[in-house]
Amino acid sequence: MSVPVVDFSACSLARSQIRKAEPSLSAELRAAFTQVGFVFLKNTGITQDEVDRVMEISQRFFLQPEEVKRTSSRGRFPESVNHGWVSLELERLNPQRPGDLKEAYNTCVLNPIMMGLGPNTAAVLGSFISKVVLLQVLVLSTLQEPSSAVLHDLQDSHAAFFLRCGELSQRVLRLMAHSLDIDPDIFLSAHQLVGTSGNATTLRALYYPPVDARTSKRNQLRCGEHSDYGSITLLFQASEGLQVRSRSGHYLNIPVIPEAVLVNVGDLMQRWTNDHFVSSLHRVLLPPAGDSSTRQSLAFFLQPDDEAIISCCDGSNKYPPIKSSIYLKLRFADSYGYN
Ligand SMILES: O=C(O)CCC(=O)C(=O)O
Ligand SMILES: [Fe+2]
Repeated sequence: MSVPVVDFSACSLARSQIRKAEPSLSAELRAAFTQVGFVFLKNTGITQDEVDRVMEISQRFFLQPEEVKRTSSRGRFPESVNHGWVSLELERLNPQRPGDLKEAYNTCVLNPIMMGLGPNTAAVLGSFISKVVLLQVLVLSTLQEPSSAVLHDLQDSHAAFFLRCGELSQRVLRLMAHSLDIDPDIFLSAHQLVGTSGNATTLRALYYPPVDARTSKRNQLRCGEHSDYGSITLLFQASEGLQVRSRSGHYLNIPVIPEAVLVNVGDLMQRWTNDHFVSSLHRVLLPPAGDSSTRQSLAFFLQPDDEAIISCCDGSNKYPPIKSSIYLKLRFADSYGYN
């Protein structure tokens, strides 16, 4: 078993007009999401150049001294407690293991104007993409004043990339609904506030520093076994290291395919689809002893609006309805060790 590679050209962001239904693409997504939970999409319209630029500025941020990064720690931004820098070993995505050997920078809320836009924010979000200059001003005014030029550049590039990922995920969500032969807007209509304080969608830059095997803790990993919490995740990797658990229980090494976006199903989406789409466990192991390489990735965690009630889309009652924000809080409590 491997992660399927699917050509997304028919719905690429390079096309402003797309057909409502793309039966073969829907069928391929359905097969991937029901069997593996992961798919590589190529020709999405998000270019390698775009990804490389965000990786590069993120790396500049992570290579700063710890005391500089600490000024923009997660929890210090009143608009979203999840926004900001996450230090080494703070999170443990597998609560049975020691803290993950990774750092992260989360971007959650984009700007105050969008917050006031109401129910059509998702549509407006797309129209913002060309307005990067406006966005730069807004990002700076919303969040804490950046303490350095690096943080300023990071926030700008994250905001622009967040919008691109938001647009791509809308197209994927519509196809996912189509593939299940249900109301094509069922998922989309629960994602209208992406980029605002009413929605926890997060773009996260991840940095895995060199590992000294002699000082790492027993059973410690770069990123412990977990499944993602929300609707879908878009993942961009700079190098290999990710493993995904297959149905048979074996971990598959995931390659890096330039220009391709790795998309996976999150736990809320599995619940929403009554286990039709599967949210698979994945992890990042430590590098082999003596290998001092670093690793970087960018993950866009798409989350339903905070107030959205997620109930099985086939009308069954296998899982009781749950509010998206409550579900997310429970999961954060696990990975930050509040339980
Ligand atoms: O770094 C990676 O490739 C995976 C990270 C991940 O799975 C996560 O943060 O949820
Ligand atoms: Fe993950």
